[in-house]
Amino acid sequence: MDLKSNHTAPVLADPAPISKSRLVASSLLQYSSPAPVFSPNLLLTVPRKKTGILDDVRASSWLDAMKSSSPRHTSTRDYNHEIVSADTDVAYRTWMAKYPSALSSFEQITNFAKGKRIALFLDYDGTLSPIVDNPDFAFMSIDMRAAVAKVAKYFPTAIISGRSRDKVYDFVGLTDLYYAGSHGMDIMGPVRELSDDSPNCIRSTDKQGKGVKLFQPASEFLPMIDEVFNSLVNSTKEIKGAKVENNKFCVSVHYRNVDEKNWKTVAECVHDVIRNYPRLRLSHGRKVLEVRPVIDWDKGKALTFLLESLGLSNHDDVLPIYVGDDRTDEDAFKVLREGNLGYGILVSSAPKESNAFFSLRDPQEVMEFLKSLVNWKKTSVL
Ligand SMILES: O=P(O)(O)OC[C@H]1O[C@H](O[C@H]2O[C@H](CO)[C@@H](O)[C@H](O)[C@H]2O)[C@H](O)[C@@H](O)[C@@H]1O
Repeated sequence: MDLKSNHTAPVLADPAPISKSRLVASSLLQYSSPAPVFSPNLLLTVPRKKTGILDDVRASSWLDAMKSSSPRHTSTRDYNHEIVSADTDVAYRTWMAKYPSALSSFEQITNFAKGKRIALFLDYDGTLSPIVDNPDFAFMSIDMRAAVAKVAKYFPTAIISGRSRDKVYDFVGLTDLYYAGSHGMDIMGPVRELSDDSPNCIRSTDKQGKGVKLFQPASEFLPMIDEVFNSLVNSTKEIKGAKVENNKFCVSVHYRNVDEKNWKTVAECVHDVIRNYPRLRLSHGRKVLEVRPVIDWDKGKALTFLLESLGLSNHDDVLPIYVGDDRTDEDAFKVLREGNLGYGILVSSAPKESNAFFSLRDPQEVMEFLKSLVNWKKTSVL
């Protein structure tokens, strides 16, 4: 099947701000520094021992990445709002020629889905819930919960989040879904399909007492992650606004509420802790530094694993759709694009390079998309 449509060139997995020359009026999208390309592999190749200049270089490259991934939103205080929004709108619309709205392309998507079984994979933060200052309050709306519950009645649906599995389950609160936490390093799947011989795969029960299989490829890292979580809590405690979140197999260090002049201190604190752990690495999210095990596992691998577990892999009549907003979702978009398997949908209100095929502006549009899928399924004669 050919899903490539008008998307020809492979794109960067790292959604650093889009090249300014490619967008109309892009100079009005303010970033705090020229966009350095963050190399997620850097920490895999550079020795961790404190080496003076090398350490400084690494910490400052983190800071550059923190700044480049945090566009400054223009506001009426800074600019004439009407002019800014008109120009950013032009930039967004230009970008959408490459990543068309999944809502306006809905017919194209459903035409392609005719006679196929759609499987849905949904990120949580920024996709099902709006980004908010306090990660503990990232609740999804009642309407969104209802939309997800409905969609899960018609299509196999999984949530794949950077949060711990328990936490994302508490937020979503729906039983008829599959959940993968810690960026896919903690998967709870159906018992019948997971093969018993897979290492790191154990039988367990879910909150309703139903038999499930748990796949935790980073289980040996648990004590290390706990130790690092405690060290990070301790080392960042004096930084106003910094927050450290234990996501079970990874740790998030949030700097959304830290004054930008102190971001460097955050980067240094994290750097000083993880330089002692060569088996951990750092990745960047939305105003968050994420510390995770160096294992060959990500949301893309989790997506493949879940498709296999659900008996949906290697079938021409399956159309996986993955909706996400963050860098870590790019691994899943890439799996779908490169394997010519299905559609990635990037949730973004600002232009950024992606491996996705389509876009949605925000969680509100995600909800509309989910509702449209349900209506289509209900009314279509297949
Ligand atoms: O894979 P996700 O479900 O998207 O999780 C990624 C991270 O999401 C959360 O942080 C982000 O959302 C917060 C709430 O809106 C926001 O305050 C924060 O700035 C964002 O980075 C979560 O708290 C992290 O642990 C996840 O890794």
